[in-house]
Amino acid sequence: MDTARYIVALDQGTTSSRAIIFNQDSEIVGSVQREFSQFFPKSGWVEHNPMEIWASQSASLTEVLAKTGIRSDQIAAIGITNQRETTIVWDKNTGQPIYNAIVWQCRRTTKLCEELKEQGWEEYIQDTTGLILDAYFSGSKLKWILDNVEGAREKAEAGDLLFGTVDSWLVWKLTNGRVHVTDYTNASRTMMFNIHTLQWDDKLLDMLGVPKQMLPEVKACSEIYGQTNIGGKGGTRIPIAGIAGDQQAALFGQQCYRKGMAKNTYGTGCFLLMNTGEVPVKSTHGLLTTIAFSLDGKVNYALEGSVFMGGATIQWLRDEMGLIRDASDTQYFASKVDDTNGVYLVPAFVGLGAPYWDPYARGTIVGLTRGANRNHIIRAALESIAYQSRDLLEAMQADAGISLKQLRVDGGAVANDFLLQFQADALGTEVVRPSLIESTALGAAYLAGLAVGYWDSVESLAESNTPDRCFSPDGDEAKRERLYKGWKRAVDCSRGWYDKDLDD
Ligand SMILES: Nc1ncnc2c1ncn2[C@@H]1O[C@H](COP(=O)(O)OP(=O)(O)O)[C@@H](O)[C@H]1O
Ligand SMILES: O=P(O)(O)OC[C@H](O)CO
Repeated sequence: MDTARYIVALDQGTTSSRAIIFNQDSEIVGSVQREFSQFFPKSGWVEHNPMEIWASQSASLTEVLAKTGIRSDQIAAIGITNQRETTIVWDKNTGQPIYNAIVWQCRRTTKLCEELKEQGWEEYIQDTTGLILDAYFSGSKLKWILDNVEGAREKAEAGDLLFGTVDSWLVWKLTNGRVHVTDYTNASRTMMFNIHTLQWDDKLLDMLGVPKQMLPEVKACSEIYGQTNIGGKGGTRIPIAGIAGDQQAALFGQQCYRKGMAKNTYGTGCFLLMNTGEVPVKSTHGLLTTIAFSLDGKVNYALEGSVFMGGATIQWLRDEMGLIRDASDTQYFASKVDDTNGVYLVPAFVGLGAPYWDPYARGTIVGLTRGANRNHIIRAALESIAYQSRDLLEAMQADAGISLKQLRVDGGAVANDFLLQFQADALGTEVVRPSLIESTALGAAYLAGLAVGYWDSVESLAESNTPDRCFSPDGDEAKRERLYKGWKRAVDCSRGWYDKDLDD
């Protein structure tokens, strides 16, 4: 009988739920992915059904065990990583969500955030939470639910409702309603958490009208939070032993344990994170200060640049425009032309995140001439992902006062060689793709494995994820700067487009 033991990572992303099994050599031995529905009830609104999130996640877990033939008693621990900020409120008595999950991309609270800015909350929020006052984060989404779902506030005050980001929701479901927790990285994205004192911030809770009793207990990223019972009563109990937001988990999975190390993840959005060590660095260039991970009683911080539309731009080409059948087709079409023929696409579909933070920007295609064709637009979409990442890197280098020699990348879209070569050219920096691009899941697995002694220490994990390919820049600096200048002009065209008076 096979007595080998494994770690399972549950990676609950914006577009799919995955369950991935790792062995002690950090290799994937099985993986299952399930997509789930996206709801766009109004312009700029994005929702998920929390029950569908749970169903897709638990089904992927059951399926990966069945597919690999690995028994539940061979699983040493489960690590959870998740799309961050997405806000869920549920009734603790019935276990039913009272509203759909309001997704991180959702802009419904833009106007509320503008009002809070007018009331002078911006500085306090940045100093306390490390965040920009924006609809991206959970705080204003939670307030929206309490203000707009009938009876919600009364129930919350009576102690009947619980709030959680997706990690909390999954742990609560996995433990059958016994454990209501989150971790420091997810808490640091709520706009309600003081990243210096590591406590929920009473002043912000008061301002948002959030009863503290609905908030989860905040824990480190690597410890046993509870047990899940696979196979029902009398089944195997597996410890849930790691939690981190997906971007922080990717930083950990890319083994950026030391100050100054950075990675960029190309999934639905793009997220560039740099480990700044045990000291939080305040950004003056539109980046976020956030918790990178907490381990062995210590907290590491990161600077983060968040772009809302990365790979999702490619989904738009496929689903709304019908220009491609599969995301991977973009590499073929983009390579059929030498350049974009002067076309730029700014994917500000839900406004612009870092470093612009313009909720009123909207998607824009500029530079069209009679010769512009489908290939140019597809190429411009891929290039937009790289330009947005350059915007982030420039801000990061200015904030941290360093010049990055190499960028580690991961996420679904880095399968695209054209994108990574163009990224290297646009940055003038080496771009390194690891052999295992599921860094997010790997990070969650590491956190869980460290908590149960499956792996001894961070040092024992060092450099287990070796490079697959290194993309070197073409060295044509004049071209790089000319193209980037065009991008900046295109961004200017996209800004401030949405008519504020039409906002709800
Ligand atoms: N070959 C490819 N070229 C460009 N984009 C891709 C490619 N493959 C996948 N993508 C994009 O990557 C995203 C999926 O990456 P993933 O890391 O799974 O995202 P998430 O965790 O946000 O759900 C999708 O938005 C998809 O359009
Ligand atoms: O689902 P992803 O991988 O695009 O990540 C979403 C981020 O966590 C949002 O902040």
